[in-house]
Amino acid sequence: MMLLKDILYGVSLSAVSGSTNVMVNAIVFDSRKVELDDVFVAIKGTVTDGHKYIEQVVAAGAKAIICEELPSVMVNGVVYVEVDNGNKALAIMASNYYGNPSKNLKLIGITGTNGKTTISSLLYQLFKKAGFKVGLISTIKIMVDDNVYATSHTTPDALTINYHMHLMNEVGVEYCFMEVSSHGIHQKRTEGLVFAGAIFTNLSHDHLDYHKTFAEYRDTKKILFDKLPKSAFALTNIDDKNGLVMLQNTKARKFTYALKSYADYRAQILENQFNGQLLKIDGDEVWSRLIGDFNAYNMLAIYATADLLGLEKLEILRLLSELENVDGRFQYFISKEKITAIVDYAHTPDALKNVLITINALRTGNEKVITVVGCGGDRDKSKRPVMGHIATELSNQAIFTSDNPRTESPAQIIEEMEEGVEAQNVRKVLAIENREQAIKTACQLAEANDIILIAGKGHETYQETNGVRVDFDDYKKVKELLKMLNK
Ligand SMILES: CC(=O)N[C@H]1[C@@H](OP(=O)(O)OP(=O)(O)OC[C@H]2O[C@@H](n3ccc(=O)[nH]c3=O)[C@H](O)[C@@H]2O)O[C@H](CO)[C@@H](O)[C@@H]1O[C@H](C)C(=O)N[C@@H](C)C(=O)N[C@H](CCC(=O)O)C(=O)O
Ligand SMILES: Nc1ncnc2c1ncn2[C@@H]1O[C@H](COP(=O)(O)OP(=O)(O)OP(=O)(O)O)[C@@H](O)[C@H]1O
Ligand SMILES: N[C@H](CCC[C@H](N)C(=O)O)C(=O)O
Ligand SMILES: [Mg+2]
Repeated sequence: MMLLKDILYGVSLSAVSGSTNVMVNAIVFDSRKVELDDVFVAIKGTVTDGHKYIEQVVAAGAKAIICEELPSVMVNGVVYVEVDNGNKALAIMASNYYGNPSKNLKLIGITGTNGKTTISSLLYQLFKKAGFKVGLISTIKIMVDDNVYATSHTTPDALTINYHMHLMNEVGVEYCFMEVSSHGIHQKRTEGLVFAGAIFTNLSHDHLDYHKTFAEYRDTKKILFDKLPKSAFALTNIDDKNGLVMLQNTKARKFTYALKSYADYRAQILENQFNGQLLKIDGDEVWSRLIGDFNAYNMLAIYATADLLGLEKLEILRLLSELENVDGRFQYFISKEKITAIVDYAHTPDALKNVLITINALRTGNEKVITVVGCGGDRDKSKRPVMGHIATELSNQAIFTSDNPRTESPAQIIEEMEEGVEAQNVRKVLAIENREQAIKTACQLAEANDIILIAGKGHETYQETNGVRVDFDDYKKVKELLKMLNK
């Protein structure tokens, strides 16, 4: 139980009916979860509007209602509070409720289209190896030092974020690395958090269904930097054409990293192999187990962050070389017949292109590259033909399949991918809706030394169709199938 007025500290209130000097139980933003004495926050969403459920939550025992418009009928004994923005109010309330836990952490936010999970997970690994207590909020999982928590979002809702940060405070976590998605910023899930630093990775095509224009998508990411305090650092990739945009209006200390441009932190790729690459970072050589130009950027961003957080340079370099690949990011094995099977979370055109360029650069003979790929349903449709084009242009054989069709028709999604395939590449395409069959076909077509790339789902362990998730794990599946085929 907590006083409502304390929970509302810092929220701008435009009208209040009743006294906020009352004890309330939990903060809830889903009417279906309201219990006696809770405070319900009504949010205007993309599907429905929380305001529609106000009467229902009052009947369920809610003590207070936070809304953008006071209802015409107000029940005696219930407190009604009007705020400008429900999402923003929820985030500030969640922070107050859990004792503003981000203030007690050195919180680093990572944003950009690709690389957030890789960088945040590897920073978690690196700081753990350096002996600190560390937190992680990522697409794959939430870590409160050594304790693992499941997550459903890259950047969860504000209550989930602040609850886990509170747990981090309880066990004395010092650093927290957190992915900040554009949806998260737009829905103000991160409002009120105190960041000690922010990292921008890159910006390319994704989520144009939600953000409508590329400029809006970019400007949403920029908000993370605009809101940083003066004492924080803002670290950006200036080889990306939107890198400097992120720094335009920030009050934070500005730092840049790049492979191609002049920057505060620079790296060079000296050697690239399948099992790792040799990098020169800030003048010193370091071995990275993660390969590809994109991972050179990730390693450099990690190095720069650790340096800005005060770790000793030689120690950072030593720890960098110990970092292990993140689940579902270029996760590979080599079969009995020397077929290389790679599972990668490339689900954007840029990521797919980078991974295929990396694979092609490492080919030593005339081995085939067979790519199994699909595009998510109920997500940005405009990336489908582009990914279809890239997969066929950069592989010898492409198998278009399903990747979480959600409420859409898998056949229709595949057709939209096919629209991007150039005439001379049409012969390279096979369309196999069933993902297991698609992977099986790739395994059947593969001969010794060939490379199979299974893109799009990475660490995911399910396939989602019409709201139902069925167990499915690309990595386990391809391993099992190659073994079954005795390859
Ligand atoms: C499009 C989107 O981001 N939607 C998020 C949003 O839901 P919404 O706006 O659709 O909510 P809504 O269903 O319209 O409901 C509005 C309000 O009414 C409430 N409600 C609803 C029904 C009811 O009976 N009673 C009730 O009170 C809801 O709890 C909500 O507060 O707010 C919800 C609560 O925080 C999120 O769970 C939900 O994420 C959905 C499931 C989702 O798939 N989001 C993805 C796209 C996402 O956020 N992805 C990014 C990563 C993207 C990347 O990788 O770059 C992420 O950070 O995970
Ligand atoms: N720095 C990078 N630049 C471009 N592509 C990258 C980079 N890092 C990783 N990738 C590619 O993008 C894929 C997704 O990487 P990662 O999971 O780190 O990104 P993310 O930003 O967390 O994605 P999401 O938005 O889904 O959370 C990887 O599997 C790889 O193919
Ligand atoms: N965070 C991304 C993940 C996409 C992964 C892909 N497998 C899909 O389901 O589209 C999203 O929600 O858009
Ligand atoms: Mg991620």
